[in-house]
Amino acid sequence: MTKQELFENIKRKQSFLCVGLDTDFKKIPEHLYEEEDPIYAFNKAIVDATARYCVAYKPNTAFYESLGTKGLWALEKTIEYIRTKYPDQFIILDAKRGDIGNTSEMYAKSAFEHLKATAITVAPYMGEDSVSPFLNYPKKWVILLALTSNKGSQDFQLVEDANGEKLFEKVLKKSQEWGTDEQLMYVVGATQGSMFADIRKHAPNHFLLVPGVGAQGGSLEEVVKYGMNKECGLLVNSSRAIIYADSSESFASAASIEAKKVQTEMAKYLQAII
Ligand SMILES: O=C(O)c1cc(=O)[nH]c(=O)n1[C@@H]1O[C@H](COP(=O)(O)O)[C@@H](O)[C@H]1O
Repeated sequence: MTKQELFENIKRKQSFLCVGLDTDFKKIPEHLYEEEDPIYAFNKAIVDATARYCVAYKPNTAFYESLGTKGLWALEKTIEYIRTKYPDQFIILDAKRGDIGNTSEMYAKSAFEHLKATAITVAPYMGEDSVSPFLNYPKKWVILLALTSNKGSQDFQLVEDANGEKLFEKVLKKSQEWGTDEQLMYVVGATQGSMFADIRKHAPNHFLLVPGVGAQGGSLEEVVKYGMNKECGLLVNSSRAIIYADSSESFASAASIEAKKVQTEMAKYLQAII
């Protein structure tokens, strides 16, 4: 998907919501255990209930890998279902990959050729040759970790060098030598508040993937205030607060209500730019 296509979808749906498919077998409603593939059945119902309110889905691979081959099969089927039934959705494989070049090539092949995701999250720590294999796919995206939502983001990402430059700022600057804003996005946690203004100093035009609203308590209003640009430039993810809104047989309609709530707030913010 191109950046322009993504922005068109955001305008048409009045939403920049990404629904996180962090599907935990222990948290899905018990009645689904009777299904042949409970994880897939859960995801399918969540996707059907939320697709009209979001522009992206983000399955986090950890939840699927933890179940072995059954989980991986559910992940493949989920991505295939979204691709065929909702082809306008931007599908982010949240795998946080990155390794020496020939290994990254295999990770890229798995994400883009086999699973056919639109984007993958990548850790920048191993540098250019660990990231560039993911950038060889037209219309596919690399989402580099810049300033994450967790407490540990202070351990390395906020550390300053002798000139007062923080590590996440170096990541933003250096990585722009590797790819354009048509193929690179950055992860910035919603919990980082006014730090979005610093991010925008270094990456004014890039899309940002913003996890951390909902269960982690980040503020959508602050993210928009400091992070939105003229093409929106934001994909805001919420996982648990939407997909586990209810654990009864009405789980899907509860997820739909939660997604709609976030979308309604987003539509209000989008008025400023469209
Ligand atoms: O890369 C990510 O998506 C990510 C980066 C980050 O800084 N913080 C973060 O929470 N995430 C992911 O975003 C999702 C957040 O889920 P909820 O807290 O349930 O909305 C999880 O899949 C996390 O792995």
